[in-house]
Amino acid sequence: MSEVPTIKLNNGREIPQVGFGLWKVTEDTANVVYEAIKAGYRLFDGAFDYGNEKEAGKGVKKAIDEGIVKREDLVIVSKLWNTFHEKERVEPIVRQQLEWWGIEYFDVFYIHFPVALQYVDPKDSYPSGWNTLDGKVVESKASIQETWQAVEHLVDIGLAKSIGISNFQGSLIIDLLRYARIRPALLQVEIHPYLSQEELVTFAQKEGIAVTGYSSFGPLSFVELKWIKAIDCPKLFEHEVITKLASKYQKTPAQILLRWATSRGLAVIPKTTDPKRLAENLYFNDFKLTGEEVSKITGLNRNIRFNNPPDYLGTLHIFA
Ligand SMILES: NC(=O)C1=CN([C@@H]2O[C@H](COP(=O)(O)OP(=O)(O)OC[C@H]3O[C@@H](n4cnc5c(N)ncnc54)[C@H](OP(=O)(O)O)[C@@H]3O)[C@@H](O)[C@H]2O)C=CC1
Ligand SMILES: O=C1CO[C@H](CO)[C@@H](O)[C@@H]1O
Repeated sequence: MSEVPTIKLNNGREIPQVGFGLWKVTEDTANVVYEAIKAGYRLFDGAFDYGNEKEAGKGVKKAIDEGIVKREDLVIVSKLWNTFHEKERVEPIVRQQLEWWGIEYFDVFYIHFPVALQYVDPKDSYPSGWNTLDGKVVESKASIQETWQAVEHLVDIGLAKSIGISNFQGSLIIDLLRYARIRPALLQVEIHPYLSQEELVTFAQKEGIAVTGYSSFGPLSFVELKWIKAIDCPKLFEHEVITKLASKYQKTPAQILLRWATSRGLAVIPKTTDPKRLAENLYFNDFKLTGEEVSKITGLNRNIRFNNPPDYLGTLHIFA
């Protein structure tokens, strides 16, 4: 099996270029994480909103107790949910999330969305999700500057090694860079051939911000959740451009999609609860797509964003 490559962050730290995504892992999470570690995964992409941090932590503990890995071998990633953007909310919820995981620090901690929602006590409503109060989205007044400064403080007090932003677009990042005392190490956004994000990726990489692409397989997650209206585009796994390359390189369509992303210098965090797919989604960097093939896949771009909260909330036009 080939090695999993790493990406160097702007603070000198390194993270694996391929990790495991924890969204929608709802059953048997401890075992899923434990098996993923045994399969070779070292980076886990979690979030308050995924509702499974405590269970994921049990899987990590089991692997550490059995001597399979040490804490320092792992890169545990989590995110600040929208209801904790006010500065006084950040540290307490991070301490709570760390306790769920059973760890002392996060390797990476992101602001999950540039959207501040009214606080909801996690004891009353866990996980709070998007519909914070009686099914309604209620915004809070915390600015991104206020939240970023509170997230920077997590680095100062040792609760996060690296900090990042997720679902932020260009102008918001430009603004954040004006006041950031600690520059974001990572940007996590939706990226697949139907949303290739060329300008955003080029901009972030030029600014020394590493980019992680999520939902590498396109609409799959959102179709699965029935969260999107039918969009007239073929499934990426069945797209001719992808299937032809899969035959050429004797890889699966999933591996072609992931390799396209890593060829662009992106990190990826595919999710699977199918044990047979664990290795498939981790060990795929042992072949090279030509520059022409990368461009051909990039050329499938249609600017279709599947994870677009206004589509399923009917409000909050945050990405427009
Ligand atoms: N920052 C943010 O706002 C967001 C972050 N994320 C992060 O990114 C991660 C990945 O994104 P996600 O949207 O989950 O989607 P992915 O693109 O990883 O797709 C997951 C879907 O693909 C299926 N799948 C996985 N591997 C294969 C394979 N080799 N062949 C065929 N089907 C496969 C899975 O099914 P099965 O499990 O049955 O294999 C599941 O239906 C999330 O888990 C989360 O950590 C995601 C969305 C938003
Ligand atoms: O990361 C995530 C995947 O997308 C979902 C829909 O916006 C979010 O709720 C979730 O937190």
